[in-house]
Amino acid sequence: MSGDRRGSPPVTGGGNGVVEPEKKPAPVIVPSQRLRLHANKDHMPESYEDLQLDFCPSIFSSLEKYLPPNMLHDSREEKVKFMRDILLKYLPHGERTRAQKHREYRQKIISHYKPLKRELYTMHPVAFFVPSFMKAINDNTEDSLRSIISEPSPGVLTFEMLQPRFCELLVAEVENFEAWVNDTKFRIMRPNTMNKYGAVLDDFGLETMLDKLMDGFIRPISKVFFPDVGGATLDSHHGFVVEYGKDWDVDLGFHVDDSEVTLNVCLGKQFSGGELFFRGTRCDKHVNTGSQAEEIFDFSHIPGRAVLHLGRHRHGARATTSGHRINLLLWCRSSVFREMKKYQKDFSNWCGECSREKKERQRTSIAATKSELLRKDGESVA
Ligand SMILES: O=C(O)CCC(=O)C(=O)O
Ligand SMILES: [Fe+2]
Repeated sequence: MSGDRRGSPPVTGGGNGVVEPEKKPAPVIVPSQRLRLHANKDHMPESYEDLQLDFCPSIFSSLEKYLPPNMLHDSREEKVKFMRDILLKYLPHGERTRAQKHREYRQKIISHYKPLKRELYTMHPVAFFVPSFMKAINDNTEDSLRSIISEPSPGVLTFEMLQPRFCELLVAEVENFEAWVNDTKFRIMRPNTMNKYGAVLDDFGLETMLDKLMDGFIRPISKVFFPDVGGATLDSHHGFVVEYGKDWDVDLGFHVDDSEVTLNVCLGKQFSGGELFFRGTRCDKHVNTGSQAEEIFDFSHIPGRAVLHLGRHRHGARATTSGHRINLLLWCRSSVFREMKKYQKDFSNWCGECSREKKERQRTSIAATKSELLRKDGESVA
């Protein structure tokens, strides 16, 4: 089992401000400007969505209301610099270094790599998605979503999503990126430790587009179908493609994703094999327990068709026996859910094994009560 964090965006917020002790005492810098204790309620924050930032853009919009009044109308760059310095203080030292290194890595790629299909880098819903998907999202009701989604096994949702043209463009972009990597001998980070091939889309400029995909299209579905695992509060993502075939990775072992909700869409090309196999949803404690017959399910990929499942839904991919399979993955995360999870022990509303244990406890307790009543009955008759 592996729950990869590699390539994930830095942990945002929630830190206690404790920094590892340094050898020499650092000079005490008294900031000349401080955040306000109360929000500037009338201030309309700017959008930071189009900037390459190392924290989620919505955090900057939220924090902006707390800026010192004389900074509220400064340039976005000034405000980002001020807020970023504050946010960085809340990251543990190791995490801060990692985040900084990753930012430099991305910057290096973005300043040298020339995109091939520029239309992919901004969200164009009508060009990207099939009409049935667009309609269900625009209607924005539970019924409209249910009308396009099927659930062949509990917790595995599938629906038609991507236009064939979008799939072709994304495959072409990924191939162009990989050709650049080969030509320049640039050492890239793979999507996670399970893959030798594939590429992180967020690392070469597609982060903003994928954020919009999560915010506008995946969160509304997850809110309805996965409310117990932070489906309504997805706020960061890890977006990548995986590649399978004779000359790429062949299969993918049994694992859980480092996500609350995973979107997996096949982009093509021609292939056989590569089915996803599912084995039930489990919390950390029960991740290695056995599966029940009703949890066993295989899904065959079809280009353009999405699969949406919990990151904790145990799964793997069978060997792609011929051809070349490329899939788009979006691991969507909820910082709120992750924080709340720390204070919980019982996950019976989504972990198959917690749920089985709870039912077993209830059954034992009912049986004990019954036998106690029977015993009392027997005593009173005697
Ligand atoms: O190959 C697939 O379709 C599954 C990929 C996957 O599960 C992952 O990358 O987390
Ligand atoms: Fe996975």
